[in-house]
Amino acid sequence: MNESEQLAPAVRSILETARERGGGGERVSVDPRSLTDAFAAAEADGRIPVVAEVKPTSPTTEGTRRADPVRLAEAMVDGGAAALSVLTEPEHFGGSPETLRRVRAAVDVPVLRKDFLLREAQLDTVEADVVLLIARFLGDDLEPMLEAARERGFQVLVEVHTVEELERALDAGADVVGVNNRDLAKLEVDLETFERVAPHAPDDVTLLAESGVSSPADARRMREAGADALLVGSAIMAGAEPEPRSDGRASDERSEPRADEDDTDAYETVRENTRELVNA
Ligand SMILES: O=C(O)c1ccccc1NCC(=O)[C@H](O)[C@H](O)COP(=O)(O)O
Repeated sequence: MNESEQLAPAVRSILETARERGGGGERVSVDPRSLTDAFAAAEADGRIPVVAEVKPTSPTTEGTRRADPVRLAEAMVDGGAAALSVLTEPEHFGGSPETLRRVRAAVDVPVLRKDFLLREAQLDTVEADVVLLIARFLGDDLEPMLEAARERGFQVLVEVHTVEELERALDAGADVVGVNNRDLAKLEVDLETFERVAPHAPDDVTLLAESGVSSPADARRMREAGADALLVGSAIMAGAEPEPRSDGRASDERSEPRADEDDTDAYETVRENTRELVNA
């Protein structure tokens, strides 16, 4: 990454904590559930392939959602999600490797580990079917990280935001690419990003539109622009209402996620949100 480029303060903070975070212990070896097979199965079933994201909070979310991640994940799969994305970043997104472990044990669809991985050792924290590598943050380390991930059995989603990053991702050997509509420099979301970048991707690349898909019309728009699949967090989580927080960050002292009866409506809403997008 070009260190001189302007990143939003929240993203600089994400990167600082990611640099400090250690790796796992033993080298991970995964027998992954196929992401492309899951997308093909959704298509065959008349559903838009959607990767639904369990996203407790984020720098652009007010408060932290305390609903049980496993019940959220089950509701998303019930609603037709082809795959899931689970945040494992703790400080800014309220995620954890343990959450991913629990979710992956509870569902049979592929699960993406959503984090800001910067070093090979960080791949060994937890098993997942897919890991995210962000071209912008990895620079020349993208290709070795991609190889290291594949050696462990992971499928790799390489995230890009520009045509230049797409070209770097392809040169590094990426075959599943996500175009992030969220500009990590400003945190602004613009669906035109996908429309601008997608035409430069070869047909044999599996292309995801990430971030900012907030309605069935957005879903159709991204599909018309060439998205093989959509990665959606906020719009699906919309019913799992966050509890307000005062400091703009996920609380370090928050209680365990709740799985009580009062949240039943939240899970039903999450199921319906997912259903609405997969049937857009
Ligand atoms: O979502 C954020 O606020 C955010 C801020 C800074 C860096 C990354 C961020 N999001 C990570 C993601 O990749 C999204 O959670 C994912 O693409 C889903 O986006 P959305 O559907 O807009 O919630």
